[in-house]
Amino acid sequence: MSAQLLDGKRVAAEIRAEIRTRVEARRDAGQRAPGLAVILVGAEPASHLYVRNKRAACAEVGFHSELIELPAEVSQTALLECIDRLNADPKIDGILVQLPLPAQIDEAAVTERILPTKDVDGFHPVNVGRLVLRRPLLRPCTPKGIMTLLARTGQSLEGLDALIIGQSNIVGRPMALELLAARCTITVCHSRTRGLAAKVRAADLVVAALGRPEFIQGEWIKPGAMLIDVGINRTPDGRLVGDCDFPSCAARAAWITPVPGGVGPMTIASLLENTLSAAEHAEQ
Ligand SMILES: NC(=O)C1=CN([C@@H]2O[C@H](COP(=O)(O)OP(=O)(O)OC[C@H]3O[C@@H](n4cnc5c(N)ncnc54)[C@H](OP(=O)(O)O)[C@@H]3O)[C@@H](O)[C@H]2O)C=CC1
Ligand SMILES: Nc1nc(=O)c2c([nH]1)NC[C@@H]1CN(c3ccc(C(=O)N[C@@H](CCC(=O)O)C(=O)O)cc3)C=[N+]21
Repeated sequence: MSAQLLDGKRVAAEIRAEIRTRVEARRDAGQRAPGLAVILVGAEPASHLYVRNKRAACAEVGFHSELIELPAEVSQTALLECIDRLNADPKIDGILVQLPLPAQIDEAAVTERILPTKDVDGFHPVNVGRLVLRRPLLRPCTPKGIMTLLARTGQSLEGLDALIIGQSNIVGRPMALELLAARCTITVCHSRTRGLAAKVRAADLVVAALGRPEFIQGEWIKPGAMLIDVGINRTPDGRLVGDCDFPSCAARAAWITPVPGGVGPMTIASLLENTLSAAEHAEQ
């Protein structure tokens, strides 16, 4: 392996320590702890795991946290009422509804019901629009965490040819906006893209967020490129792998994120940052 590891686990721990210090300073100044509410609909095991990680992170930094578990058959009306209650609750600064949601629920309606100032996922149209206009309020957590990690390399991103694989609302699209704001030249690929390998070969920075286990091959990577692997895939034998074939990619890239221990912990660190910033905003 010649690549340097972008250690999300370590950087996320540093961010949590900084947040903890700020929460303690708030407490010493007589201010309440920031509060995060997570709504979990149904009982998908993967969702439970992420939610457990989020709650552990909240406890570590001294946040108030609430988990609202609703049955898979919950009606949209009941879910919206739950959001209304949290919108009005002064102990709660951030609301996160774990995605995906069951088929009877309209995801857009749920996202739009959360107050933009409590939308710590950054998915509300107001927050998306503000990101487009480069006046962000709350930025989507996964791309924000990736930007924090990239900043730690000390390398300038200006002028790089950046390739984003995936165009989802939660990862690919906001990632493209972040990298555009950083003055990369961006290309966004998806399932209908032709000649993906050739596009990867030309890129200085690749963000893989397609959700296909070990899909990106080392021979596609431009020597010296930066490689960010967002994918979280469970193999039939129970291993956790990303969207990149790690050994062959690490042999060519200059920087690479591991899975686990790369982007995932940074997503949660950004969620905590957003919740703290929502709390600070609430007091102004
Ligand atoms: N580490 C973290 O913090 C997080 C990790 N994830 C992980 O990241 C991955 C992506 O998540 P998410 O964005 O929600 O996924 P989605 O399934 O919503 O989006 C996948 C995107 O990849 C595109 N795609 C699928 N197959 C190919 C292909 N063969 N070639 C090119 N593009 C393709 C799709 O194209 P099209 O639009 O045409 O369908 C789509 O745009 C998953 O593994 C997920 O578990 C997600 C969120 C956070
Ligand atoms: N409203 C909403 N917001 C989200 O941010 C959101 C969501 N819904 N739905 C699901 C995806 C996925 N996601 C992850 C967060 C942390 C890890 C994480 O911490 N991963 C660890 C490993 C965890 C493990 O062992 O499985 C790591 O990569 O090291 C992974 C994935 C947030 N998502």
